[in-house]
Amino acid sequence: MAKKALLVMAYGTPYKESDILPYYTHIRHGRQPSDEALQDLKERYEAIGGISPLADTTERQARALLNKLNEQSDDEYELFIGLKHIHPFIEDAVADIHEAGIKNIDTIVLTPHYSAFSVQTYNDRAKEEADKYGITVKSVIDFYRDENFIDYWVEQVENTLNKIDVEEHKDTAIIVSAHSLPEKLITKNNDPYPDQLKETMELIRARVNKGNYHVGWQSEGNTPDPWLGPDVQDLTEDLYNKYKYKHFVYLPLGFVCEHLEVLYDNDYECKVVTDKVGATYHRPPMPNTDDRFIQAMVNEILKL
Ligand SMILES: CC1=C(CCC(=O)O)c2cc3nc(cc4[nH]c(cc5[nH]c(cc1n2)c(C)c5CCC(=O)O)c(CCC(=O)O)c4C)C(CCC(=O)O)=C3C
Ligand SMILES: [Fe+2]
Repeated sequence: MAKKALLVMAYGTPYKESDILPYYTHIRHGRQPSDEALQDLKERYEAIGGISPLADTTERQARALLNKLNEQSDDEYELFIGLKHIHPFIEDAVADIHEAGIKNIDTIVLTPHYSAFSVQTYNDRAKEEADKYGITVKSVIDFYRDENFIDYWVEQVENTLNKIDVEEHKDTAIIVSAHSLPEKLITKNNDPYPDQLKETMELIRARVNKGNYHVGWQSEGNTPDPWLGPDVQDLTEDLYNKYKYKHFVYLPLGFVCEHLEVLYDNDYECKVVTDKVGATYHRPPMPNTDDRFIQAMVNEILKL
């Protein structure tokens, strides 16, 4: 039985209001945001209750993952959390692993789809730091295909459709989405990210072929270059104009818990549009610490 480190990596979120500026600056590669952009972000956090539930949820997801993994693995894992944009940073976690005298790390990023921009940058940061200490790193690349993960979302679609009159299923849009990325990042790397989202949608649709599925992208940044679209808000409006859907069901499949993008960009911004056109807004609960979601990640770690 070998001792291993489980390094759970996630985006990170401000712990308190005064963290917002350094956090946002870190996201912008060290360039401070304008006062206006900072104010805008502060107001979005304000609108979801001051700070995001993300820090707490990441911690709970990581603990649930550790426990399930230790039940099912022959190795004994110790948990470390490493964040992309706030402490404990990925590098801090790897340094702690070194301090603990552990020589092997298995890593996973709390997002189901791979992209060079997201998952690969996390993995590279972990590897680069681990190399300094001669620590071996193995990384999960993605986990959206796992049947447990699909099971979770199939159940959410079924539960949501059960609340909608059967007659109106034909008037229901099911919008699957993930975080948008600049188009050039995707084409340059021939990145599988958009296809992985579509594949996730097809895996769900193969199990619940009701309603009308559409792919959207959300939460794009305000930079001049084009981002993957259609944006979920515009898509909602266009779909309403075309099909007069009565119900809109949002499945932000690229995310794993309720945080700013889901609570604000879906629950507030998309709802502004559904309210405007007089359609009903639905957004089932995110995976959080659901057993099937955690099992999907365990399965990928056990395959490393
Ligand atoms: C792919 C992706 C994921 C999913 C994968 C993963 O999880 O890694 C993700 C998750 C998240 N993004 C988050 C927050 C933010 N992301 C921003 C900005 C950006 N995100 C980007 C991409 C992604 N982001 C990009 C290309 C930018 C533009 C700047 C740049 O090129 O880097 C900004 C700046 C302001 C704004 O644009 O809103 C904020 C505040 C939070 C925390 C929410 C909370 O606190 O509850 C989470 C989970
Ligand atoms: Fe982001």
